[in-house]
Amino acid sequence: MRVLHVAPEAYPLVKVGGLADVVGALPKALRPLGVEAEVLLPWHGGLEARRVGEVLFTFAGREEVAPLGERVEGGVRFLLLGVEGFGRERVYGYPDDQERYLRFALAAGRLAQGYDLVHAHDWTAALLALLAPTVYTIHNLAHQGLVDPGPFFHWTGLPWNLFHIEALEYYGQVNLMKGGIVFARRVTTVSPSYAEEIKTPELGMGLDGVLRRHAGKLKGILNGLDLEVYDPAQDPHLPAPYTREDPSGKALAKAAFREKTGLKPPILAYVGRLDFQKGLDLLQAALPRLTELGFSLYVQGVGEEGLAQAFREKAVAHPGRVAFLEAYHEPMARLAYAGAEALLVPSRFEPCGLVQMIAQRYGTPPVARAVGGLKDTVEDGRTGVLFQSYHPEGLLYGVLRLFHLGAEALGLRGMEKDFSWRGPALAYHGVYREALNWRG
Ligand SMILES: Nc1ncnc2c1ncn2[C@@H]1O[C@H](COP(=O)(O)OP(=O)(O)O[C@H]2O[C@H](CO)[C@@H](O)[C@H](O)[C@H]2O)[C@@H](O)[C@H]1O
Repeated sequence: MRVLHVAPEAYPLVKVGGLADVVGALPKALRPLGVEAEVLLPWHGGLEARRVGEVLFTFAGREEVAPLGERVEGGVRFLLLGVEGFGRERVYGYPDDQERYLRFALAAGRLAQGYDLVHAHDWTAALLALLAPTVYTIHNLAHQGLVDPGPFFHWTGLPWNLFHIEALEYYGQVNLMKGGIVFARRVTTVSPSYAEEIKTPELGMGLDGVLRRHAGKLKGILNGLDLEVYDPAQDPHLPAPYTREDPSGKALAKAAFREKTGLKPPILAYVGRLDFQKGLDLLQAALPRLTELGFSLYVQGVGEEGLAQAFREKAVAHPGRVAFLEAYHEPMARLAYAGAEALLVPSRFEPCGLVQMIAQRYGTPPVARAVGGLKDTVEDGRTGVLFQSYHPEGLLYGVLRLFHLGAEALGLRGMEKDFSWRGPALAYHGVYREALNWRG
């Protein structure tokens, strides 16, 4: 079975968040099951690859040619498509994102002809569902890809009769995520709980009706972790290796983390994108009480300017108690997972979440909101703490409860958990088989 994963980012080539982890790890885990999975990405700026050919496709009624690059990492073949509009520094966040990702998807559609199945990830690849047999994965319903219908039908050459409520139309615009859901043979999302939540008006982000209508082909498959990439026994970013059986190296990680951040223990850490989704307003509101109670806070992430500004100010106002690293920095993230006393994940909503799994693998207990994949991966009172209410008091209560239960013991227990991709890869394999036998 030959499957082409189409996505905007994949570890280790280019990473903004958890999507890259998944697209980097799943193809590797599928290989032992006899699935030949390759990954297609846009040729972002700075990515080096061997040129192996070109792809011809039509955009806005004109023939275009895109160079095709190849790179093999960890036994996985990555293909890079150099369509116009890429070759820039960032993956997202440009005013012409819709146009350039549609161009990418149209070219990808051509390349897909050589595969049995496409596995398309999130809105940037959703158009593939209209171009080839596709399994579509929702990593985050918050970004749906809205496009004005005029340019959309001009660029893609698709017929206007798709512009109706059971297909692409969404309040007068084209909604690419909706197209992915409607036209894919199978739809998955990244945890069983999120698969249920998105069918409700509260967390369906306006697509709950569509998801309920297509519920028969929707399945939640929990993400795994690449256990070779995230392994305290062989992580080059830690001062010493450690395991559950011999956790002595963890004390060195704690010491190094305290020294690097200048923070006094116990340190609560947040690592992740600075985004509305992540519940950072709760963290800010709870901060005065947390510092009063003797906790320190380490925040690492990039994203929304308003959130970044607030943490810059807090770090200046509370030296030795609050530290903010406004950077994407792999070594410091690993040190935080290993060296903090607890990891905070106060998300408003969370499709799956990887940071709480990484922390558990590194023996650090999470305090997480009981939502989405957090609920499916943190065992409340055993490997971490889950809190319900989206309120600063909920978070505070969670932190206090963790230390009352014994943060260290819960952390060590978390190291026993199996977050491997083996089970999830089997589940995806089953979904691929269903999609190939599909008679729609
Ligand atoms: N400043 C920084 N420095 C270093 N590393 C950083 C970093 N900021 C983030 N990261 C890394 O990015 C990843 C974040 O992954 P998550 O899954 O927790 O959240 P994200 O919202 O990005 O993913 C979305 O997609 C994934 C994949 O399906 C879902 O799990 C999730 O719920 C959904 O929101 C982790 O590997 C983390 O270490």
